[in-house]
Amino acid sequence: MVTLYNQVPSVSAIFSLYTSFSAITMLFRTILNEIVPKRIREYVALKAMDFFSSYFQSNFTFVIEQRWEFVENQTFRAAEVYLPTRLAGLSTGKLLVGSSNLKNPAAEPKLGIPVNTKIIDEFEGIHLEWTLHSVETKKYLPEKRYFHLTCKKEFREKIMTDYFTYLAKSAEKITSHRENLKIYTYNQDRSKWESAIFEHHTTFETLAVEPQLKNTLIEDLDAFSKGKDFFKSVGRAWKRGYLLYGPPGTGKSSMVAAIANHMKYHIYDLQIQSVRDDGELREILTSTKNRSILLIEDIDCGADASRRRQTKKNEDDGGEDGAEPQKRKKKFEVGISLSGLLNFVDGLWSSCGEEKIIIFTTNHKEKLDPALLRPGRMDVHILMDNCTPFVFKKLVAMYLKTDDHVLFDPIEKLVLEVRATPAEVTQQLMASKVADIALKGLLEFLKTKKMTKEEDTKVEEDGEIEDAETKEAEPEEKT
Ligand SMILES: Nc1ncnc2c1ncn2[C@@H]1O[C@H](COP(=O)(O)OP(=O)(O)OP(=O)(O)O)[C@@H](O)[C@H]1O
Ligand SMILES: [Mg+2]
Repeated sequence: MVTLYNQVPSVSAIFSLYTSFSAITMLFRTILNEIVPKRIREYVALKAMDFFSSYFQSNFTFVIEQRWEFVENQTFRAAEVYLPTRLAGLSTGKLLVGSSNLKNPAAEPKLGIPVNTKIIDEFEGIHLEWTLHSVETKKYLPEKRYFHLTCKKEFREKIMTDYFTYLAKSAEKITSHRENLKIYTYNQDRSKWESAIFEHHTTFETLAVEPQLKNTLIEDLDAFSKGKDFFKSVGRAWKRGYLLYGPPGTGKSSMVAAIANHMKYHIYDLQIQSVRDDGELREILTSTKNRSILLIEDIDCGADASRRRQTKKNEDDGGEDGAEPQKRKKKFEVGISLSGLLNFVDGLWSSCGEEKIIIFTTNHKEKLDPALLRPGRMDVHILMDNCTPFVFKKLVAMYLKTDDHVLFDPIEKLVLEVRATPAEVTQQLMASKVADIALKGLLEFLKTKKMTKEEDTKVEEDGEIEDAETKEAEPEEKT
């Protein structure tokens, strides 16, 4: 038989055990401090801390400071722009509101990011928490601000690659939407683009075009703006080229304004005829910003210039006119070459920058060099044509706020017969706000146009008959 006694240690025994343990620990620490250098001890301590904190914590925190390598940290800037759009996800019930617009105090105030307040965001199902921190620095120095972005540890890579790209992109979009749209023209003397605020109010709503054309174009533009990955995957530069062609006054320039307003892109309006040479063209084009439209109006005139240049070059090379070498050089330097232009449209240096739209307009597509029209060069060719019945009705609805009138039928017939342009129609509709007066005026205008056309045709026909008669008579005179 075994008897068990529950022995409780005495207080003095516990105390002596503690004393010996403390003595051993101190001895061990002293030996460790003697043997292991301070730096290595600190390193091991840090690693151990890291290991334990990452072992027990499931979250990962990115620290985004305001400055990076002595300049403003663009990721911080992007967060500052983007996060106010996520303030609905605030975990507390406060918002920072303010305005610094001295010129227009009535302008809508902006939302700011409150310090030490969690802002919740979600990216592809991943929960994210942002917090802005601020620490006071030395006197006279601005406070130090930084963001903490916390996510579950397993999403660290995804956030690093995809979310930060998304953040930068979103901020860029927000900024460009907030900014006034600008139109740039190139100042050759100062060799730089100069901007003015672009306030053309034409949108796809106010542009009278056939619905099918409008919808297809909007779809195309939207697909383009979302198409970064697609363009990359097929190995193409993220660019889109449009050729707008048609008679004067059919809305080509208005269409460019509608595209700019839809995309919120700035416009770079280039007078190609005045560009001195290919080198200058290259310089001009590489200095345009992303998310912009490069507009070259009346490209047929540019093509003429380039043909003239080519002719001059041939003359100079062949020495037909016997020009002196210096003069020859000067002539050679005038204008850009067709190959320079084509290089820009789809050559290697066209691929610098991204999300750029190129628009050419012309009244004479047939005059363009076939090389410019080759498939793939300009992605979309759009005919802006004379008024159709739909376009006429749309213009009347916009200008006179009416969708029915007894004069609609005769006007529609005449519009088609005389091939009136939308510009001609709008000019007449602007004459009065009263539908009866404006439409009568338009009808009269169309009738006059018809008569003038008939007279012109008659004169032309008479001229042709006369020419034919003269030709018939000429051989008789000679013989
Ligand atoms: N499709 C349209 N919808 C609404 N307005 C139009 C349309 N087409 C022309 N207009 C009106 O006619 C004016 C002239 O049009 P716009 O300058 O766009 O023509 P264009 O085709 O560029 O002419 P050009 O070939 O001479 O440059 C515009 O300011 C606008 O008021
Ligand atoms: Mg125009």
